Amino acid sequence: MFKALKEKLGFIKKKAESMDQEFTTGVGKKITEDKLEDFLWDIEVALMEADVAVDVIEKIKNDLKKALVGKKVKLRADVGKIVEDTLKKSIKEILTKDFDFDEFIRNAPRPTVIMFLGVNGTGKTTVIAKLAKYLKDKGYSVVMAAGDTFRAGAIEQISIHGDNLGIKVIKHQAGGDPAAVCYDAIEHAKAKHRDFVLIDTAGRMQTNRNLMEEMKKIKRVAKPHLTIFVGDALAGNDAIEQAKKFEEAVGIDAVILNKVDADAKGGAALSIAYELNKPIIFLGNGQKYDDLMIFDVNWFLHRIFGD
Ligand SMILES: Nc1nc2c(ncn2[C@@H]2O[C@H](COP(=O)(O)OP(=O)(O)OP(=O)(O)O)[C@@H](O)[C@H]2O)c(=O)[nH]1
Repeated sequence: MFKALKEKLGFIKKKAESMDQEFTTGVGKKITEDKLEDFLWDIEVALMEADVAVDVIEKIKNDLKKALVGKKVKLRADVGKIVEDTLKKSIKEILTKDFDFDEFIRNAPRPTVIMFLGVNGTGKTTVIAKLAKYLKDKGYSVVMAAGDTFRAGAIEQISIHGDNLGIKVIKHQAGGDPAAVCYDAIEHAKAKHRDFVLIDTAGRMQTNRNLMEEMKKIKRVAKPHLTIFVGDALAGNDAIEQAKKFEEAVGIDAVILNKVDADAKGGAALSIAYELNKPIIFLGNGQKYDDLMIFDVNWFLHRIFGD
């Protein structure tokens, strides 16, 4: 998980430690901007190789420039320490958002409606099943709405998850109106006093305008309390472009980054959080129902800095 990002950050730190003399032409001298140029270029290449988006790299480079230029180097390895602390601070800033999912589920009105968006194959349906189990394990009652009526297989897939987990799935026939499915699911939840309605949606390519119209209609009808974009960590910058399209057309409150178990690069988490300015609330890390982790910034920092 996040292997390349960890390696590249380690590389940047080592490079900084080995170069503090070069930056300054001597202990006690100030670091100048022109001396940093090659180092910043190395950082850019390293982070790009870890799938970090260009805007994020710019922010990190600017933060490093601010922290380093004009600094007097007193000891060897000072620069390494400043660079590591600055990297940690930048990354923490990018990922820290004021949203606590567990607090949300405790306090939201019932039935709480959560809508899931994302293109085909990112793992939306699997994530919904995992989250349904997460909620059920906490003692909440859950209904799932088979809102992907476009793909017949999707209705069957969510029904199988429902059977496995003992959770009611509200469904219509393939080709039906997804907004009507959601309406029925919410009415069912109200009548039976269920706590949560989780809405699956279709994911044909985001450039398909009808898909966005369909999502808007579901949103109008279901009035979700939370709209979650499910992104595939393996999709790299494509995941960001997809998320932006959904954000523009429908609006997103939070992100679940999926398939991080298969993501050797790791930049996607940073890129998606920065570009969308939305909280990442969970990571999907496998195909089993329990392979869902609450996203914790300090855990992530520990993971990528290895301390
Ligand atoms: N490695 C890995 N694979 C996953 C994870 N989550 C889902 N998958 C797999 O990804 C594939 C797609 O998952 P689905 O849940 O069908 O994706 P979807 O976005 O609902 O796709 P559509 O139903 O086509 O819209 C399946 O083979 C899942 O088993 C994960 O966290 N890690």
